[in-house]
Amino acid sequence: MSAEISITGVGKAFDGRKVLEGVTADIHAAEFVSVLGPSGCGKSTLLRLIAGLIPFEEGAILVNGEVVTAPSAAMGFVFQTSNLLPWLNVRDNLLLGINLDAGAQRLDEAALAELVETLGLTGFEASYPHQLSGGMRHRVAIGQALARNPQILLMDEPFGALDALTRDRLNMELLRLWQRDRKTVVLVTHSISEAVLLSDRVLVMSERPGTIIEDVRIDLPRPRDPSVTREDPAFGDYVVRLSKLMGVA
Ligand SMILES: Nc1ncnc2c1ncn2[C@@H]1O[C@H](COP(=O)(O)OP(=O)(O)OP(=O)(O)O)[C@@H](O)[C@H]1O
Repeated sequence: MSAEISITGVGKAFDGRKVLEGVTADIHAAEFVSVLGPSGCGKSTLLRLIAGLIPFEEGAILVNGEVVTAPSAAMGFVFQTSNLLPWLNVRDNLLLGINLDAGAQRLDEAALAELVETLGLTGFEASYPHQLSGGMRHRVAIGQALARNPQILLMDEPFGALDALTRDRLNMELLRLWQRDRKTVVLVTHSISEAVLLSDRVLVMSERPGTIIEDVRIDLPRPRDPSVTREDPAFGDYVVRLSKLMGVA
């Protein structure tokens, strides 16, 4: 099977300082892959390179066989902090990306209502960001990326700033969405248990300059439910193994 995202020997430096070195990985269609690594090892940089938001100097990144040179509609990006516009309501924030891109496919009312329902935001279409909880704002941000129906979803610590309970709920929603639509997901996270819970594979990176030191396949049954999966002894084994690789156990 050919890789949907193919990363070969990628290096990146900022101001002469190497951030990434020799990063190589293949990510296949419909896979859920998480990236774990110490702070500052270049995880966000790697995601931005895949997204075509910044150029790479060494190696190559191909998406669907094409070298990445600029952002494309095939990829949706969810950032660390939700980037909602405060003066737009939920509905208009969800449609923002589509409205800004003349070439984007429009979303009809039925599809928009379905998206709002999927995100658990029914009844809040006319609310403004300051009227929403943190978790709801994150759901709108994920919805912004989903509205364009990208084949690939790149997520940079989307739940980092949330409390454990909200994070759990959003993880469940993300799992449900992924199980339904089978998009390719690349998720940068600091949470080892989140990575194990959600992923098919976890890529572990070294200290800066970051490179992939381990590619761990997570063979836990799906569909996964956080409360059930966390009770599986194999889940604990993966968490211990990854913690050791990360030097935190
Ligand atoms: N645009 C930029 N210009 C200069 N340096 C940058 C830029 N973007 C990132 N860096 C540097 O590259 C390194 C890696 O940053 P990056 O955000 O990719 O790491 P990270 O692994 O995602 O970190 P964290 O886990 O703390 O979010 C850091 O030292 C950062 O200061």
